[in-house]
Amino acid sequence: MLGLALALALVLSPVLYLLYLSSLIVIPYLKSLPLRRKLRHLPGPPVTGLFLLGNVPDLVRTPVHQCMAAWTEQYGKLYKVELPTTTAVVLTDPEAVSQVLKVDRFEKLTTSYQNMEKLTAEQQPNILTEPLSPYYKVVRRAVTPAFSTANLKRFFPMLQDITQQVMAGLEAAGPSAALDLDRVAQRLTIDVIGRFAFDRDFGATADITKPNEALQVVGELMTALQLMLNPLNRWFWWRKEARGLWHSRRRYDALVRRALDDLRASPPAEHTLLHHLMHLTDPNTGKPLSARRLRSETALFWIAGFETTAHAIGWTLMFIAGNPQVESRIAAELEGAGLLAVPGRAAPRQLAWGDLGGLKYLNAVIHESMRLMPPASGGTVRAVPRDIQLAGHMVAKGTMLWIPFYAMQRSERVWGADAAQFRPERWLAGAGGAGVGGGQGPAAAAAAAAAAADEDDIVRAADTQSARGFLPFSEGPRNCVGQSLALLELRTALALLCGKFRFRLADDMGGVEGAVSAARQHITLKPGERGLLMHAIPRVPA
Ligand code: HEM
Repeated sequence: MLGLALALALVLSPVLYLLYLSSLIVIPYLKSLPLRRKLRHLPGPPVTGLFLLGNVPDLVRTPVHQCMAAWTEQYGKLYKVELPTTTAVVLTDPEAVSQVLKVDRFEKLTTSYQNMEKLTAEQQPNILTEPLSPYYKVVRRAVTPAFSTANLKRFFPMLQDITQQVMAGLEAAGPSAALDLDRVAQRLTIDVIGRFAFDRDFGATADITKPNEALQVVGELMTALQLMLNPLNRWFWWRKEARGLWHSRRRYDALVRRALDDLRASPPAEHTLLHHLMHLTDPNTGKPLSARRLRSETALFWIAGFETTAHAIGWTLMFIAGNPQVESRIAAELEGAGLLAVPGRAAPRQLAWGDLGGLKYLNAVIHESMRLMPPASGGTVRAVPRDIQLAGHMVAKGTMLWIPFYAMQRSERVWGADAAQFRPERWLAGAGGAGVGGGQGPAAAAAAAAAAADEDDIVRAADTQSARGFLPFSEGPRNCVGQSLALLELRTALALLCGKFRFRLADDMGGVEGAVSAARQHITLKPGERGLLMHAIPRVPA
């Protein structure tokens, strides 16, 4: 009898499991039919394969970001993409996007962020994934001072020290070594998060050739997060990839716990993010954040600030390395400010906070790089709160609204015929960018830089540009809370690195085109398998 029951269970359980899996697709598909009917009038790519999969096969065949960019050119400001569970409406009209993002009514579609929650140790909502609740607002308000100019100024010397360690590593490697500069930048951003969030040294930049635990664990987690997007890896739990997911989550969980346990012994310094998180009052309990919530928020910040910023540094170095005229103009600007290593002055003067705003051309280069290769390339996803007219079309309540930053920031409709070209001049007043760099004496340049010191003109410029469709940090109440830190890292690292080295892409990278076409949207827009191989050539040989 028992044998018969076991045999029946063995036969039935795979069948039941398969039925369960099909219900995960079929039931949401059936539920979505009324909405699909309401959006039928919109243009969009045809579904050519199995109707249940919608346009997913196209998005798998071509890298997602490239596919969306091509559709945006073909179908215009607003079009639909069929997904297995719903019809997504893609919006790339800058004015309409700005209107949507600036108001609270278009909430983040939290279902799209669930994978992010699952990997942040405690499987709890966090500042990125939580809707606009009282809890969210308290956390956002509490961490905002950590990203203020005053706090970043306090952090600036630590950031310079971390960058100096990276530079020592590059110098030790020598000009003949082809190094993955994206990976090197990841070491920098891991150590920045260590210092900024916990006031701890994770040691990733101490020796850029040695394995580093934090780098490895957080990197693995990002890969796991990407694998999790493929439902087969979640549903078929016996697959190697699925097991890898849980393994890397456990390792990440242990890392976060250890970092927080250390802090119990010696409380975090006032400049740290953790200091701000530990002193807030959770509106749900009237008490400080529970240990679970604290782990969840910490884990999220670590993920949010690491790869994004590292890729932004990596892509910018790639554009500089691949465009000699851009490199010379940056060198001229740095020389004018006394920040370039030249024969007879192998160690340029120390970079000051006041220099950062004055390096207009370098800042334009960073802007242009983030336009063409935005780390958050997939953009953001919102829920339409009521039937509404958007970019000339009626969009029904409950629709998933997808705003893909890569596609919008490369659209010829928005940026003109040269949209695909790397042209930093487009960010400078008077298209030629006259007045930048060469010709100015170091003292005059330093004075100009000092004048710009407290005015974060780049953040402001990014704000005003959003109307034209430049949104690397998103916009409105759910924009990137860490953008001021990210921009500080970019400007500091690039000013110091370019002051000391010339960068050249390794011969077999296929130039800028080769590196760009190998990019993949894996949560963030990351380089292909081989990374961004470059030579760092000291301006003044040792
Ligand atoms: C170049 C680097 C960065 C880029 C391009 C970037 C981009 C973004 C974008 C586009 C969003 C909005 C996401 C959405 O709507 O789904 C976002 C949110 C966020 N980012 Fe960043 N980010 C960067 C660096 C950082 C850093 C350094 C931190 C902190 C250490 C950070 C922390 C966050 C957090 C906590 C959120 C959620 C904010 C909220 O919903 O209130 N980011 N980021």
